[in-house]
Amino acid sequence: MAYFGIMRSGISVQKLISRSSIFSLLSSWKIKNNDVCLTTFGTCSVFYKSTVYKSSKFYSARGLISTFHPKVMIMNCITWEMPFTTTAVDFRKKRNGQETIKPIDDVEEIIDDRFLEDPAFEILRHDSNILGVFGSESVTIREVGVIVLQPWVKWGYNKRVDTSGQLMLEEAVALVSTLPGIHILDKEIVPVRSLDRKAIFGSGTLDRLVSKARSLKGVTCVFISIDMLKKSQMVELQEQFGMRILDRYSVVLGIFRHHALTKEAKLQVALAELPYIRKRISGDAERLMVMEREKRLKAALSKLAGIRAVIRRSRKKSSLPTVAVVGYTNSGKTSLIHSITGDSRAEGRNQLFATLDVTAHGGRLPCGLEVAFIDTVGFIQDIPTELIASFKATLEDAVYADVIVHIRDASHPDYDLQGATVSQTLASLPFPDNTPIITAANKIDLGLVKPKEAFGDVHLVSALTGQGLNELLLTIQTAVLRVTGRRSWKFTLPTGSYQIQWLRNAAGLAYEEIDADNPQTTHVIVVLTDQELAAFQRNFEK
Ligand SMILES: Nc1nc2c(ncn2[C@@H]2O[C@H](COP(=O)(O)OP(=O)(O)OP(=O)(O)O)[C@@H](O)[C@H]2O)c(=O)[nH]1
Ligand SMILES: [Mg+2]
Repeated sequence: MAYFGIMRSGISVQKLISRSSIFSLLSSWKIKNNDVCLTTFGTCSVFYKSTVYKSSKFYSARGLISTFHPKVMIMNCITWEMPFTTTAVDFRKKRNGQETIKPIDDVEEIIDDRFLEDPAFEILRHDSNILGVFGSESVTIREVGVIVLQPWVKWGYNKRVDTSGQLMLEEAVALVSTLPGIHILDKEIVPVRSLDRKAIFGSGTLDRLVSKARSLKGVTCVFISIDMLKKSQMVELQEQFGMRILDRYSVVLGIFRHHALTKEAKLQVALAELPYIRKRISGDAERLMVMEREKRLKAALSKLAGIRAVIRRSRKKSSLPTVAVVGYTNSGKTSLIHSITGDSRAEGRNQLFATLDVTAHGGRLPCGLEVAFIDTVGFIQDIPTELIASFKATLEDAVYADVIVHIRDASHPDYDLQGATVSQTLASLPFPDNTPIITAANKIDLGLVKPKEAFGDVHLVSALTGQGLNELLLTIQTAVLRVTGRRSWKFTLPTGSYQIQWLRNAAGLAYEEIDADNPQTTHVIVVLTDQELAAFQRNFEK
């Protein structure tokens, strides 16, 4: 199967005027049966927007390609109302006669993921204390009564000075609360000497905790909020408490599993749990099972990564600028995108790791330029790097963005630590050095955690009230224009002319006003790449 080229939307409207010109373009692609074609537009709606031409003159790329090449698969790859994994339509049926078109809901259909629900593997997962199961009805986690214990090193090298036991405990509680069916029956900060010893808790403390867990009605498991317990620690604690022991890794995995919607997210979560399971098994047969699963998962993910790369290239080719929004979990990334774009798919939720799928949302900068805002998975402290590593494939969309916006929670007592966690994670990703990173401190309507001056040159915004968003957008705009080599141009053109229409279609108008003294002319300001400017001049300047 081969992938074929991208047709540009908007400014190519002119080129699409004739059916024969598209046909010759398609012929030059030498498309074969079952090839995949990517288009930037899939429906006629793009063309109907044009008021200059009547809709009957225009044909959708999908319609045309399918007419001439009935057996190719066509994907709408970058229509910005959709996530990157978007609709595909399979035109496998015969061309003549009463052929029917079989829609495939998603390009992910290409991936066969039935192996994910392997009952034998389910046992390994259960034995490793990973919460939740994928599957039709089995996503819900059984009702669980839990005690949250936040170990806190009292002194010495391992004592943390960047946060407090109380804040850590609150985050731990927020983490488990995100899981459905979990009831927190007790919580406590437990002073410890070190996290590395086989016995994390001293014997007196352990006896007290065990008798508390046993005496409280309904407690079925204990969440020890450290990144990952060693196997020996886990076995020891499980024996003492006589119940399931969870750590941050297993809880975050449970949340990921619960929130994973797309096949890609599910595959990534399945990959993320393997290092955890591997550290908890001992038999050769089990190791082999994990190895085989890892191979299949990686193969499936790399297939999807290939599609993503094509989509990304197409976005670059279509010169639609991208702005990736990254940040600590629950900082307001999704809400901010919702405020800026009005896209109702980007609805914030008061949950950690609410967003697991990288999605694109179309919005406009003040200059009228359309950009795709990319929502990403949040970061969190104290989870093993293996867990984040499995999401790097999705984060690649952020890596290739033109501009990064780092959203922080200005009202959170751990503001500095959260920022540092995100910066560290970003540093581990292969960003090009020159990608601008713009920082915005969100939720200022809830009050600032430190004096305003202490925030430095960070934008202070509120996704909820809209405060500061205009200034933030202007900064984003400056960065986008610089990085993508666009400039603002002012034209004075005949009112209602095709030139104005052309510019509107090509890039959107930042400003348009009919001259008060001479209503025959209109002043417009528009942002163009050099290529767009050249195309405009070719078309209209004699
Ligand atoms: N008061 C206030 N609440 C906000 C603001 N922005 C977001 N929130 C709330 O913060 C919570 C988290 O918002 P999200 O937009 O889901 O955060 P996120 O960064 O996308 O979170 P994850 O996807 O889980 O990483 C939601 O309850 C939002 O309503 C804001 O400016 N002010
Ligand atoms: Mg989100």
